[in-house]
Amino acid sequence: MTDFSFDIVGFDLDGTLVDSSGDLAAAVNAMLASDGRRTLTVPEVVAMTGGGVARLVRLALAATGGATDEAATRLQAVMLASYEANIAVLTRPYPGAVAAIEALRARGVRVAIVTNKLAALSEKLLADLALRDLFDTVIGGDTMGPGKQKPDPAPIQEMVRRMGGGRAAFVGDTMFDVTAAKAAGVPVVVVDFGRESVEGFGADAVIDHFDALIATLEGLGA
Ligand SMILES: O=C(O)COP(=O)(O)O
Ligand SMILES: [Mg+2]
Repeated sequence: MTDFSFDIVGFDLDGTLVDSSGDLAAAVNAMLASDGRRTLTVPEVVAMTGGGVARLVRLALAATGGATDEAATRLQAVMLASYEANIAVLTRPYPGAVAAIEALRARGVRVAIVTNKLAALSEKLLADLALRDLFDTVIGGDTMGPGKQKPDPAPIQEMVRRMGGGRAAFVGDTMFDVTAAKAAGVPVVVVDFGRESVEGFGADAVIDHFDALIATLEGLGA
């Protein structure tokens, strides 16, 4: 037990801990260009992100001429190769994110990443940004097996199991995060960094800057 309101705090990665929108959009657009398709804007790609790479590729193809199974399989490989080669060019942590996580760790809180990004790419991104040591564990979209990514509660339940149990909270940015956390019985804070309205998500709290995270979690655990 910590003297903080939670023993375990999990974070989503894309759109929550880091702004990865520029590098994701570049990889999606490299994929689309390779197939002779029009490219997408960064906000268009952001709106397609959060449900894993297969969904992102399908939505990007559907928006640019159509998504057959054959094209999705072939072009997902192109997207992933491009993304892996340029995963940390533009991607940076959101303001205050590192300080907030260090403050949690200083209180003895165990801190995890639960993302729908593939585990190997998540590990690479965190290592390239020198953030990996902030986290006790990293659970990716392929860690729990097919179909067992957020909004399924399995990866959040796995986080609690790996951390040895305790009072857990989750911090995310999309409905996938809120649905998964609620199904796992874990209070959820949503970050609203001005990209879309999150009021309808049904989160326990909304913050617009990481400076508010500690006090918000204290309020939820009180
Ligand atoms: O891969 C995605 O779609 C987004 O990943 P996230 O779960 O870290 O937001
Ligand atoms: Mg996200």
